[in-house]
Amino acid sequence: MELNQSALNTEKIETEKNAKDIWKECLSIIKENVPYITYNTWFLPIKPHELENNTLKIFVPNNFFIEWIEEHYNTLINKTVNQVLGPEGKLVYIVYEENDPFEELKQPTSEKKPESAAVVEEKKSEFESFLNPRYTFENFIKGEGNQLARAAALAVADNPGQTSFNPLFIYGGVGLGKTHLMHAIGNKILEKDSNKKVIYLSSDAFTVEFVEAIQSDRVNEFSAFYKSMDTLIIDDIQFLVGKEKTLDLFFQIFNTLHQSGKQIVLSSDKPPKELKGLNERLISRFSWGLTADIQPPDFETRVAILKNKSESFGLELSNDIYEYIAHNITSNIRELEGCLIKLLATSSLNSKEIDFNLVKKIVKEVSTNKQVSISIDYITKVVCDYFKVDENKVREKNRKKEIVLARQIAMYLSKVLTKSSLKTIGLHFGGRDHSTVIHAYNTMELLIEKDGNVKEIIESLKNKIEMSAA
Ligand SMILES: Nc1ncnc2c1ncn2[C@@H]1O[C@H](COP(=O)(O)OP(=O)(O)OP(=O)(O)O)[C@@H](O)[C@H]1O
Repeated sequence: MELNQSALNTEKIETEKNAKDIWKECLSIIKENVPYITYNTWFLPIKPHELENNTLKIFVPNNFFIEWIEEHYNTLINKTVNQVLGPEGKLVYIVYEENDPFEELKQPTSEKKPESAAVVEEKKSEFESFLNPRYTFENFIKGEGNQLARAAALAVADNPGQTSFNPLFIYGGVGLGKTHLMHAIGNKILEKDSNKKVIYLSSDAFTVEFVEAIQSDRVNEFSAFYKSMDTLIIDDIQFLVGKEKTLDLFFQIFNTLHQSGKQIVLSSDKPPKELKGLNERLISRFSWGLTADIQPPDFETRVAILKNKSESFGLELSNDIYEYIAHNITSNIRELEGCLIKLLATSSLNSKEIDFNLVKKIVKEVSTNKQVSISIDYITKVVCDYFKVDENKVREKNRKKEIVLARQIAMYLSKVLTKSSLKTIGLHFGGRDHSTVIHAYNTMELLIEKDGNVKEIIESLKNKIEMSAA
């Protein structure tokens, strides 16, 4: 008797397992054939129950589901079941309410049945968040330019919907990390609670789906789907400007989510007030929470980002190279990353060492600031740093030996490395006249010829300065 019972149990587990696999196969076919929202709304909530001969029994949340699916997707469902189970294949719907497959999840942990882990696992993997796991807080480098946005993003990720940063509105220029931060928020929320409904999408994707929903008369479904989110993350909201219908619906979704304490995260290339064409009620709502900007990273942050990205690519470069790239690519982190990828690709494709010439060539190709010119101020800074003298002193009438030397070298290099006239150079050094500049130039030429040490110093300063120009 006992043996028979255990055989029965094993058989039951087998049919459940089969049912799961079969339904998974069906879902992958259905997913290919229906719009994303339809799939999420009507098919994902279905749970497989068991497989009996060629009959697959599935749980649906209520009768309305059965009616709706049969009315709209009867042919697809039948075709799919026949494809997976053969021509004899059949589908039987069972309504949840009578036989809740998540029953065990509602019980205290100690009473959970062993299958519950599998159910949780399944639930977790079902919902598509469109989050890129590559973008996390751990690999987002903190810098002065992103300090506030990063701190707010972390607070939101730790406590979605429960801080005053709702909505969190992040704005800033191209390639400065807005998208990265938004994904990091979503990833962290899910890391803490995988059952949360978090969705990331661009405003373009939102518009396209909305238009599709209008065309297929599914606007209510579309709206209900987004209103059911725990965290809604929409990137590049500026592209909604001028799309009145989409904005109206977005406004409703925003209100519902906000009123029910759900988190909203938005990004744009400008602050809400500058989104011309957006109506006042939306602008004011966007400003309800926190508006945080991201500024271009400073030199040190650029170097840190380069090092971090290199590490993730398994690439190790010298500090000089990192600094050279960071000097020349200043306003866009995507370009910094692009430069490393290109270096890696070129060196591995051509089996070439990553040397300074290759770096220079690639920086030139990648950088949008192709014409980085060397300024007299920059030359002065490099020379003064080298001699450890105050920059202001070389501009004053100071006749101390080391100041005079630094001034003359800076004037000489300004003449050699820039197209500035003698008069302009003189003006940069406390309004000295052109004959002083000529004198400095001639003196240095003589010294370079006579003294190997001076020649070496000048060469190294020249290299350093040239490194700042691609
Ligand atoms: N602080 C940072 N630390 C590490 N990587 C960063 C940082 N900021 C940006 N990045 C990287 O730079 C690239 C571009 O960033 P992202 O796509 O987030 O920019 P964006 O501001 O959304 O740009 P766009 O306005 O063009 O959409 C990404 O690969 C991202 O990982």
